[in-house]
Amino acid sequence: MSNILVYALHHEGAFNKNSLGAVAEASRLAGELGGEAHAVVVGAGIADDLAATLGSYGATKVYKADGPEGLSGPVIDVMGKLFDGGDYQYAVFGGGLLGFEIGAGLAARIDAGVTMEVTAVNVVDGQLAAERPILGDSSISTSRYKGKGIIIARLNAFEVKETGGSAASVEQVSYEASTQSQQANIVTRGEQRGADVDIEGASILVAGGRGLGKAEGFQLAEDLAKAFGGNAAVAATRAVVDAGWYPYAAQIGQTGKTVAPKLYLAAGISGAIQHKVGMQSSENIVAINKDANAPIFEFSDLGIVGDLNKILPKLTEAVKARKG
Ligand SMILES: Cc1cc2nc3c(=O)[nH]c(=O)nc-3n(C[C@H](O)[C@H](O)[C@H](O)COP(=O)(O)OP(=O)(O)OC[C@H]3O[C@@H](n4cnc5c(N)ncnc54)[C@H](O)[C@@H]3O)c2cc1C
Repeated sequence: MSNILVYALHHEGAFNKNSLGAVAEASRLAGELGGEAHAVVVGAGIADDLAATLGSYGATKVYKADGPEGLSGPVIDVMGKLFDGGDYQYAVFGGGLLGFEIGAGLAARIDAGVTMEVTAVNVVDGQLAAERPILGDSSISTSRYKGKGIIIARLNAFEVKETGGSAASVEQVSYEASTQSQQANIVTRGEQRGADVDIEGASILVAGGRGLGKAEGFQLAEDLAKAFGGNAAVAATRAVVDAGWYPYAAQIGQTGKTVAPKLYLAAGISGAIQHKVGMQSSENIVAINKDANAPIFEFSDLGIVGDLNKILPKLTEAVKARKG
């Protein structure tokens, strides 16, 4: 019962980074519990070689099941069946919407406790204890489980760590699709603008908020990032991604990504606590805001009070001139 089951999302020959973090964390925790981490992969025609690479992140066994990729129902069916076998007490997910859906569905299926938005997990008295920030990240709540426990991380909360483990053994698993899991189909998979940009790896981020006024306003941020060159990228607040001005992949904050670039330039961002938690570790924070009382100035290294529509183009020109 000290083994942990972990879900790994896969798309076009690669595992999702968030899932690799979950596999590494499950492996660390299972090791402390005296067990092993076993991964579950559901998709169409997944190669055994690819599944076995999860061994590098600490999974000793990978259960492979055929099914539509990206839907929660089939994964719940597979993981539910594995739990019924009695070898598992815990399941770990890397976060993201699919992780939340599967984790919640699986909790209902196997009658387990569930904790979402987890940022750290510890082994206490031979049991897992999951920590989750609450009250706008000002406090931590710790969950322990009377029986089975499902732990769903905050997006990218678990570090992707290669353990140097050997290839995992791969086992094909069959399952009976439940009625509810046959209700949904993936019709198309959308690509988001900027989804391929490595926000977490960027050394300069030009972040835009509602102060950019509209989706087209992001052109100002993109122009500046382009002028910086290198691996500079554009990031965004939740307010603007919710408004459809920029892709979710670029969202920084409590429900988005956590970043720590050399320079974080915040344009038209008020500095809400939920945004701050995702970028406060940046080496240098520069904020442009027309409101001198905006909270972002309280944690900026340099604050510029003024209209970003005038300042950003000038800054872009200055960076271009400096770079020659
Ligand atoms: C549970 C929960 C989770 C959340 N998670 C996140 C998260 O992950 N990330 C996140 O970002 N938010 C998150 N939020 C939302 C957060 O509380 C704020 O609403 C959001 O960050 C505000 O975004 P903003 O700064 O773009 O907009 P606003 O707060 O509206 O700020 C816009 C700023 O632009 C300035 N401005 C306007 N025009 C100009 C101009 N011409 N020139 C210069 N400045 C100008 C204004 O003075 C203002 O300060 C979350 C909220 C909740 C409740």
